[in-house]
Order: sequence, then C-alpha cells, then structure tokens
Amino acid sequence: MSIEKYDLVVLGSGPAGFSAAMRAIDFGKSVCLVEAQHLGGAGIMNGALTSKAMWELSRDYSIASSVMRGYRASGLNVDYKQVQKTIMQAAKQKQLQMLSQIETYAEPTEKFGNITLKHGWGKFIDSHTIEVKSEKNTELVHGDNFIIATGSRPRPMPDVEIDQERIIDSEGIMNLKEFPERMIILGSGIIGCEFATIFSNYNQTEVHLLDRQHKVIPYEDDDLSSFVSKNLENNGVIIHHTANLRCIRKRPDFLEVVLDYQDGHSKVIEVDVALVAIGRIPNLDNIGLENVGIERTDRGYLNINEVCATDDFKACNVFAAGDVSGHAQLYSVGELQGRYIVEALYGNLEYPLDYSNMSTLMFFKPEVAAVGLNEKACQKRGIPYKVATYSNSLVNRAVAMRAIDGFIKIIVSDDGKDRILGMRAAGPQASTLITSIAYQITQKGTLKDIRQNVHPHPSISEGVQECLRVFEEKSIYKPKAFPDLIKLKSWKPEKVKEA
Ligand SMILES: Cc1cc2nc3c(=O)[nH]c(=O)nc-3n(C[C@H](O)[C@H](O)[C@H](O)COP(=O)(O)OP(=O)(O)OC[C@H]3O[C@@H](n4cnc5c(N)ncnc54)[C@H](O)[C@@H]3O)c2cc1C
Ligand SMILES: NC(=O)c1ccc[n+]([C@@H]2O[C@H](COP(=O)([O-])OP(=O)(O)OC[C@H]3O[C@@H](n4cnc5c(N)ncnc54)[C@H](O)[C@@H]3O)[C@@H](O)[C@H]2O)c1
Repeated sequence: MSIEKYDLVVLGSGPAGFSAAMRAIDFGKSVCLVEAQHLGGAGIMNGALTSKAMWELSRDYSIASSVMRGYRASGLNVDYKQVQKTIMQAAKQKQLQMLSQIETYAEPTEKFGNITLKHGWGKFIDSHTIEVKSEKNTELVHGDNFIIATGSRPRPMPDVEIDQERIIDSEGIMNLKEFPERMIILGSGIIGCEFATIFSNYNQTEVHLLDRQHKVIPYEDDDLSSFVSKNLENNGVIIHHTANLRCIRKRPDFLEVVLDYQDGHSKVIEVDVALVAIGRIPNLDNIGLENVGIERTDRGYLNINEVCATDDFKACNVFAAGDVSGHAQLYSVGELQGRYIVEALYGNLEYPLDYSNMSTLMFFKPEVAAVGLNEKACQKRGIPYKVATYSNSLVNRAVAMRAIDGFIKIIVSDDGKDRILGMRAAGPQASTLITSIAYQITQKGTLKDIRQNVHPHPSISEGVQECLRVFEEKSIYKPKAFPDLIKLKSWKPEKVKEA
C-alpha cells in the first residue's frame, strides 16, 4: 500500500484543527486534515455557530413579540422546522466557505502550501503514521508532525440514557421535531443557560432549569449569577436551585423527572424533553494514544506544555490544541493554540501563549461577557483589588435603546499600580465591549493608560469610560447620587500577593 506523506497531519477540523491547517499553508507546508464527522466540528455544527444562530433568531422573535416598544406585532407565529432550516443554512454557508478554501489550496503554489481533506476516523499507528478509516476504505497517512484537535463531546450524566429524541444533549437539539411543550435543562452552566434563554425567548415551551447550587453559572461572582438567574426567571424560566436529579422515568407520553432538594424535600415534574448540559469531555478514546506513548491527565485531557507539545519541544512531533488541551473550552482558545503550534514549528515565536485575555461571551438575555479575573478568582489567589460597577441605566445609548438592564464591572489591582485585571459586562453589545479591556489585559495596561481614551457618544462603551472614572472618583454621575447603580469597593487578603 502506498502511503501519502505530509509535513503536517491534523486530526479534527474544528476551530483548532482548521486554523492550524490554514496557518501551515502560509508556511508552504503540505497538510492533511482528517475529519470523522462534521467539517468545522463543534465550532459550527451542534455547537458555537448553530447555537448562536438559534439565539439570534430567538432574540429577534422575543423583540418582535414584545409590547413595550410602541408597536404590537399581530399574527406572529414560529415554526420549529423553519427555525431549524435557517440554522442549517447558516451552518452550511460556513462549511461551504471552509470547503471552498480547502479546494482553492488543493495544489501547492510558489508561495503557499497545499491542503488535503480526508473524511474518516484518524488513529495513531506510530508517531509518524495514522490510519484513516472511513466506510469506504482504510488508508495510512505519514506525517512529520501531528496536531490532535479532536475536540470534545457532551459529558454523560450518570444513570441517564441519552436517546437524542426525548432525552437529548446539545448534539440532539436539531433532532427535535417541534418546540417541546415542557422541557427540563439539566445543568446551569453556559450551555444550559444559553438554551434556557433560547427556548424561553420563543415562549412556546415551559422551561425548567436544574441548578445544583444556589446560583447559575457558578464560577462567576454572585452579582453576575444573580443577574442571570433573575433575568432567566423574568423570561419565564423555572429554576430549581439546590436540586439534584434523582431519576428520569420514561412514560409513553411524557418524562417524569424526580428532583431532590438540598433541604430534604423532593419534587416530581412532568416534561416532554430533557436536555443534559453538564459539561464536555475530551475526544481522546480510540485514537491510538497508547501507540505514541501519550498519557492523559487525571482530568482526562492531554498533558501539554507552553507550546502545546505533548513532550519536550525538540523531541516531540505530536501537539494538541482546542478542547482536548484542558484549557477553557472556547472557540478562540482552540484557534489561538492551533495557530501557535504551527508558528512554533515553522516560524518564529514572537510572544508566549497568553490565555489571560481570553474572553467568554455568554448568549443570555441580555448578553454577558467576561475577561480576566473576577472577584472570586482574585480572592482565591489572594490578590488585593478594587472593583467598580456602573449600571447601563445611566448610559444614554442603553436608555435610548430601552435596554437598561445590565452593568459594567471592572477590577483593578489595589497595589498602587492600578493594573486592569478583569471585566464583566452584561447588556446589549457586551460582546463588543469586552475586547477593549481584553486588549488592556494583554498590554498589562493600567487605569492611567486608558483614562485618556474618549469614547464616542452615544455608545454603550461610554459605560466602560464612566466605570473607569469611578475608580478615581471622577465619574460624571456619582455613587452618592445613585448608590444602587454605581459602586466602588476594595478587598485585601490577610497576606497580600502580587497580581
Ligand atoms: C452548544 C455549544 C455552544 C458553544 N458556543 C460557543 C461560543 O459561543 N463561543 C465559544 O467560544 N465557544 C463555544 N462553544 C465551544 C466551542 O464550540 C469549542 O470550544 C470548540 O469547537 C472546540 O474546538 P476544537 O477544534 O478543539 O474541537 P471541535 O470543534 O470539537 O472539533 C473537533 C473535530 O474533531 C473531529 N474528530 C474527533 N475525533 C476524530 C478522529 N479520531 N479523527 C478525525 N476527526 C476526529 C470531530 O468530529 C470534530 O469535528 C460551544 C460549544 C457547544 C457545544
Ligand atoms: N458562549 C460560550 O462561550 C460557550 C457556549 C457554550 C459552551 N461553551 C463551552 O462549552 C463548555 C461546556 O458547557 P457546559 O455548560 O456544558 O458546561 P459548564 O462547565 O459551563 O457547566 C456545567 C454545569 O453543569 C453542572 N453540573 C455538573 N454535573 C452535574 C450534575 N451531575 N447534575 C447537575 N448539574 C451538574 C455544573 O454545576 C455547571 O453548572 C463550557 O465550559 C464552555 O467553555 C462556551
């Protein structure tokens, strides 16, 4: 059997694998991209793009059905099948762009390398060979270097069998035939809260959300968790705080869900669909890790170093990027790592891999964005900080939009240096606002560095400007006049550490 040879072989075409492959052709390399399922991985299908398409559509619907804006739409109705069709059009559009680029670079040119896409399951035979197995055939592929970018899948819930019809996870959303009348979402992290937002926006489904703790998105500070909880409830979501799932009994026409609360009482509810969203686990089974001597961490991820190598850089030809790496499971992290590996291999590394400025966008109602440290993280690390909060209800643009629900919260170090440590933004355009502070975190910026920036009017970003002014007691609107809307406080550990 003849073996095709490549400079770089990438397992998985999600954000991590695709970005690595595309960066490698910039360096004139021959690349083989192996994909077992959907081109684009969870970055496109059953993941980031499809869920965001669904969120956007649900938000439009929710705005159209509102009655507080001087208009009242009549005859408004929504059809799940049509919604699904629109989402699939979005996914298809993106996949066709990816395919078009792959086809454009099928042959090498003087300046660029070339890329070959193979559909099939990739598995290491040895450290320079993988087997690619599809329904039609099995072939061997040789590579000088490899990147494992096989992503993640939903974490199974003990004793809950996913049938992807009535008991689904995020991979089964597209299998639903219509809006369920009643639904429970198990897990109140980002995916759980995003789908609770989406289904409650459509107002066709009675949405229950199981939250094992007191607050949803438990890793965030209490003010943000409470804000998200309150808004979900205002949108009609029934949140079962401090509840654990005992079991789901499948009846012919409904599911019987038994919940046990921390205070000892239990509740039985009836729903039509249960959606499990309790985290994601890496796809590392049956890819031949044992044939290349790579071990997994206690948490099941790949043990990678500062350049995403699975061993000492000079001795290593197997790298890992994206959700398998054990870093935050975000599209941008996968892209960053994938591109970084290629630059480490074929280019000159100009800066170390930096995760401190990675923003997380959460598509709730309203949207929420996070970058850098929050109060919980500062306190855990013993970092003294000051924190200012500024409500959107004082920001003219938000007032004009009639969308005053939200706030800006910025944290700076309280060590005389005033270094920007983190920001949380909730409200319209939060996803755009976060990048200015993310940039300051990358640049190790201080309050002094950014206070000269003048923000245009009327913009939501004026809230960031005012929030920064609060630290120096120079804001136009004052905490004394609006104690509930503008806040400044500080925290110091007993033993102070450097930020
Ligand atoms: C519902 C949902 C919403 C999300 N929303 C966001 C968001 O708004 N913003 C954000 O930043 N992140 C979001 N994420 C997370 C984001 O999608 C992931 O972090 C990202 O897709 C991970 O990229 P990756 O390349 O590591 O893996 P993946 O995207 O999972 O891609 C891995 C690919 O590898 C393939 N593969 C697996 N094993 C093999 C094998 N042996 N051989 C060949 N191919 C293989 C898989 O089929 C898959 O296509 C969301 C995730 C979900 C599930
Ligand atoms: N907008 C975005 O950036 C975005 C959107 C969706 C997903 N993602 C990524 O996908 C990853 C997975 O999302 P997720 O929401 O599934 O995970 P998550 O880690 O954000 O949240 C999981 C939730 O499930 C709860 N949980 C865990 N085990 C449970 C159990 N047995 N019973 C009840 N609750 C349980 C946890 O307490 C937590 O609240 C995230 O870490 C995130 O990085 C990102």
